[in-house]
Amino acid sequence: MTIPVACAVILADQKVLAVRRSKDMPLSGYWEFPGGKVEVGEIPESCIVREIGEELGIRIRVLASLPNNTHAMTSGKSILLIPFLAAVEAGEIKLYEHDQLSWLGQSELFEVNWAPADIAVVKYLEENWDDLIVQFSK
Ligand SMILES: Nc1nc2c([nH]c(=O)n2[C@@H]2O[C@H](COP(=O)(O)OP(=O)(O)OP(=O)(O)O)[C@@H](O)[C@H]2O)c(=O)[nH]1
Repeated sequence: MTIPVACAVILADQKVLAVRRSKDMPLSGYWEFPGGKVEVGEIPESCIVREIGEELGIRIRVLASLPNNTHAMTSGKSILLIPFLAAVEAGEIKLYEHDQLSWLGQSELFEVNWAPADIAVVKYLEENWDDLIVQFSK
């Protein structure tokens, strides 16, 4: 079974937002891009706007879609991670589900312990930083 999960690489001041999964979440202690499962009948773009509203209390604007990454979990399930580059449109970030946040620049990307499915996305960001983060920050 493959579970589609949309996540947001939220950028501000040439940094990206990482959040840490809290004690009562599966994969607790791992860092991830905020987001969640795409519901039946929902498109990933709507899912990510909804999830970020629920998890961080902000409205985001989707800027671009990034390459998807399929990751096999030990349970036999696979996660299809669907990342979007996004900017904050309105509101102040508040953590409703996660217990920590960190804004990471290019050289800080690997300072946190990423959920395994996110590593390919983080590598893609690192390799394409100037084309993505610097360009979209202008
Ligand atoms: N949101 C998010 N989930 C990720 C990422 N990487 C990753 O492996 N996952 C996994 O994908 C699944 C998404 O679950 P979630 O708990 O965030 O989604 P949700 O809000 O829809 O959960 P729910 O089932 O409680 O409604 C989890 O198994 C989570 O560990 C990521 O970068 N962002």
